[in-house]
This record gives sequence, structure tokens and C-alpha cells, in this order.
Amino acid sequence: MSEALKREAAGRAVAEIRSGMKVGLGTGSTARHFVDLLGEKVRAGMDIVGVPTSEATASQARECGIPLSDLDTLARLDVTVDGADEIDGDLNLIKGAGGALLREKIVAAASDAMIVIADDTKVVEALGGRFPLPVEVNRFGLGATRALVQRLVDGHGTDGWVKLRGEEAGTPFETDGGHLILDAFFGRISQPEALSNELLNIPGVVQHGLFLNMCRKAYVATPNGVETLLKGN
Ligand SMILES: O=C[C@H](O)[C@H](O)[C@H](O)COP(=O)(O)O
Repeated sequence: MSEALKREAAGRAVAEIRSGMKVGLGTGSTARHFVDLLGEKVRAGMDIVGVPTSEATASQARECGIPLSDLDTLARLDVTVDGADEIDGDLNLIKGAGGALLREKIVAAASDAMIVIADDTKVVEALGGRFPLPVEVNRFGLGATRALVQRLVDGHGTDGWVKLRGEEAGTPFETDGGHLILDAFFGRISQPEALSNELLNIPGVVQHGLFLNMCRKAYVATPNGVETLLKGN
């Protein structure tokens, strides 16, 4: 999908931002367009404050001149705009391909609304069929945690797998919080709420990339323009 279309979706989200808003700034190639376009608005006089969901986004936002804050100073935000790896018909999401899922989820949960921007390759019938679920884990006890996640995958009834992100390249990927990521392929996830609970019951799991009932609106870029998806429609 072209960067131009991602930027169009990002432009629709920027059009919803008003002066005075506190805005969560997502992470990834689509959110990058949003931050860029928001920076243009700020330089033209829009008065907003951003809370970034990653060090990468923080650095881009600073370069764009967006004033930044954090969730210690601002407990609630008006809106978060972020990308996604999979979006189902009820606007439940898989996120975390960029490894920012923990901060993204904390920021989204602190926001009155979450708007997702994406291209139409991200829209799926059921979560998990295409994309492995990123699971952020503590370094301590990695082997045991991995075995417990693998047990969940095995019990899911498909030929799933669990990989430590970066392991094949020789250097495990480290998140901004200093954790590791297990990419767990479950196949179609028929009961996302149940899986979410099972994962969070594993002590070494810090968080996972299932974003359930958090997003109410998505702008999805297609070759024929940007579609608006609303939860419950
Ligand atoms: O950790 C990364 C995030 O969840 C991203 O928002 C997600 O991977 C989508 O990124 P992109 O817009 O680059 O496809």
C-alpha cells in the first residue's frame, strides 16, 4: 500500500484534532504520517499537546515541533491516533509489529477515544489468521514464559508457533520498556477475550497486542479513497 494512501487516512484523523486537545501519538509507518501532518498544524498555530507511545514517535514529534507531555502530568487524553496490524469487523485489533504495544495500550486506555488509521490490507474477518500476536514478556524466566505461551498456542487447535523476535538475527528485539517480544501465531482467534485473559494469567507476560473494545473508529485507506469504519456498524 502506498505511503500516499496511508497519509490520506492520517489526514482524516488530523482533521478531527482541535486546539486544546491532548493527543496520544501512535507508532509505526501510518502513525508517522499522522505525527507529520499534526506537526504542520502545530507550526501553523494549533495548540495541542501530544503524548507519544514510543521513543521513536517522541523523537519524530520533537522534530516536528509538537509539545509533548506524559501520563504522569496528564492522566486523561482526548484521543489517541494509532496504526494497527489487523482490524476485525468489530474494530478489535492486533497491534505490536513495531514493538510499541505496551505503551500504545497504556496511552489508548488513558484516552477518551482511539482512532485507528490503516490501509485496507489490515482489515481481516477474524484476528490472528494472518498476523502473529505480539506478546511482550519479561526477560526473567523467558524459557518458562515461552513454554506457557507455546502451550496456549498448542491448545488453540491450529499449527501455531512461537518465536522470540530478533532471535534468528542473533539479537533479540528489546522494547522501549526493556522487555522482549514473543510473536505467537495462533491462527484464527475465535475467542479473543478468553485468550487475552489466559495470556495475562501468565506471570511473565507483561502485555499482549490484542486491543479489544478500545477502538470505536477507523479510517481505512483503499485505492478508491478512505473508508470510515465505526464500531457496532
Ligand atoms: O508496535 C507497533 C504498532 O502497533 C503499529 O501501530 C502497528 O504495527 C502498525 O504499524 P504500521 O502502520 O507501520 O503498519
